[in-house]
Amino acid sequence: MAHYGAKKQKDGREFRFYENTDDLSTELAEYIAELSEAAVKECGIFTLALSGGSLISLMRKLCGAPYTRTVDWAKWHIFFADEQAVAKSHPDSNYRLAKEGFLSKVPIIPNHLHAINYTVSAEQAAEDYEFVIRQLVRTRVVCASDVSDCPKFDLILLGMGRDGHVASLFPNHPVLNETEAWVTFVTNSPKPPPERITFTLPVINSASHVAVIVTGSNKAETVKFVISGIGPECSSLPANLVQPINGKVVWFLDRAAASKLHGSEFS
Ligand SMILES: O=C1O[C@H](COP(=O)(O)O)[C@@H](O)[C@H](O)[C@H]1O
Repeated sequence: MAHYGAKKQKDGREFRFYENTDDLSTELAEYIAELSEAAVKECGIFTLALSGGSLISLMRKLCGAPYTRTVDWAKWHIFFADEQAVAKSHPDSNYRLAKEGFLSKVPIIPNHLHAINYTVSAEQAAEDYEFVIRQLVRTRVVCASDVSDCPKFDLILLGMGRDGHVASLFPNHPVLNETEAWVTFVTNSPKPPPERITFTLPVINSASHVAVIVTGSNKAETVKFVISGIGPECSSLPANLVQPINGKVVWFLDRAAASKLHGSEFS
């Protein structure tokens, strides 16, 4: 184990601490590969939803040995937990980021790559993406949750913004209260670009596994709020609302992101 510590809270959240992003990347690759192997063994398919941002470069170790050879890539189905309403070639596109940093380096079957349609409005794109996922649940490519009316992805990978946002769910935004839709949209994101498409909290919290990957000292304060539960409006921070109903959540933190923790934050 490359981590220098791990803690579990009473609410089931597990936190793993890494000396640096290199160690974190190594363990993240192993974590994803293990979940993929277990899902393929159990169901013949591995469904993975990606976010954008720093996460993609932290997945780099998955593109090298031994995983290029040991992972059953043909069984993977890739989804996006959020996307910006921009062209696929735009620098802000999560698809572009994922394609350049990960998807172009591993042999995912092209029609297993379920991208969000960027050629329509954010509202239409959210509706279309939900339709795609509903079809895949109907055809049993994606499992259905047994505890909610939601899909059950094998793994959803999230980053966390400095403001505590995950996917494109921002603090105090009304979409945090969405209970019906699986995929929704925002047109006023506080972080550019303003128009985005995002999984809703019920979908995130219906996954079998969720990993939240956070690095860098600029997020240390927010990490402290999230873990301690103490701080301004911290219980309503989107990152704090990631609490899978029947799944497991693991936080991967490098030393810089964990630098404001003292240990007493863990209940
Ligand atoms: O806006 C977004 O930000 C989060 C966090 O990005 P990071 O670069 O600070 O790790 C990202 O997970 C999300 O997909 C993206 O839309």
